Amino acid sequence: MEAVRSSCLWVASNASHVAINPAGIEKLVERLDGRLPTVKWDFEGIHYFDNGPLTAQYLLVLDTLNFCFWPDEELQYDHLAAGLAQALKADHTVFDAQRLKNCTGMMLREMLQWPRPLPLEDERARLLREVGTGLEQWFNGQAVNLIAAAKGSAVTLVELLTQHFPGFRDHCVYKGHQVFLYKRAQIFVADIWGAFKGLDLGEFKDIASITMFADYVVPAVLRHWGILTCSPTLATVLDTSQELTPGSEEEVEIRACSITAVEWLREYLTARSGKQVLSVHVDWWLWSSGLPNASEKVPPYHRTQTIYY
Ligand SMILES: Nc1nc2c(c(CN[C@H]3C=C[C@H](O)[C@@H]3O)cn2[C@@H]2O[C@H](COP(=O)(O)O)[C@@H](O)[C@H]2O)c(=O)[nH]1
Repeated sequence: MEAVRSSCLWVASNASHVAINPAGIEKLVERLDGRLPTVKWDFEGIHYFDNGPLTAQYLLVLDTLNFCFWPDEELQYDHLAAGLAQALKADHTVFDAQRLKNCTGMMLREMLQWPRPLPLEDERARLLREVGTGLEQWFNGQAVNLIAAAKGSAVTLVELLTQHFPGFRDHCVYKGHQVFLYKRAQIFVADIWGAFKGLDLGEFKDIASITMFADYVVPAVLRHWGILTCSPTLATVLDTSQELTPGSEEEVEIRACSITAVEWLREYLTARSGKQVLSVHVDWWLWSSGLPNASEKVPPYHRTQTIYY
């Protein structure tokens, strides 16, 4: 994750459209009185969990598809998490590698019981086929074997995912520099850690290495708190919900500055509380506070058509 931290810091230091405001970080830490409220994994009560290998298979499928819900105004992450859980409860073989290998867009839509085409539906199905094929080729069809191969290291698990499943290679080139964000790979590690409460399959000695997950909700929350600021031109684009091109300077800066800002926020909170604060926990708190039904009214999130987040 060193490559994520250092490349995102490079973007933040060379950014043209987005800036991190340390005063905003200080203000939020003051407001929280240095104590980050605890947000637990599955605070929504929507995920599948049986304390065994099927949970690992479910979370891998979930995080393979955990991106770009907004083009359908009604579709949200919750529909995906709950829909996949329902499908797995009805049929324990639904996420077998052999079946993933043959998945089509229509099959996925029917599995989620969604009444119209999903955003980027064909890409979603292709990514599931890629995961089915990779699991079969390298891990005897089982996500638990992938996790076991990481030998309790979050960093190794991210490396294994990005090595074996090209769809998880969330990186780009910014002003000539390669930038690593690895949103879905890192969120998978956090989901396994959170679901298994840091024990057994979920035991990662280096969970502190994981950064926040550069999605489209948390950057809007950071903007709401005055932690991220934008150029007037970009602010207008965001406030009028215009799309940003994937890989554009603006898009990369929003994501990379979010990662760096959360690292700084975590350091402030750690210094203030005297206890090690994890970026995963900061992320979950920020994410949950930015959801449409949360108390904070955040500005519109940035819209990019992408398979990464
Ligand atoms: N940074 C960050 N982004 C996250 C999540 C999660 C869910 N994580 C689970 C883990 C613990 C809890 O129990 C959560 O349920 C989804 N997303 C992203 O949000 C966006 C969808 O938003 P909306 O359209 O409003 O549903 C989309 O980019 C999606 O990838 C997270 O934790 N952190």
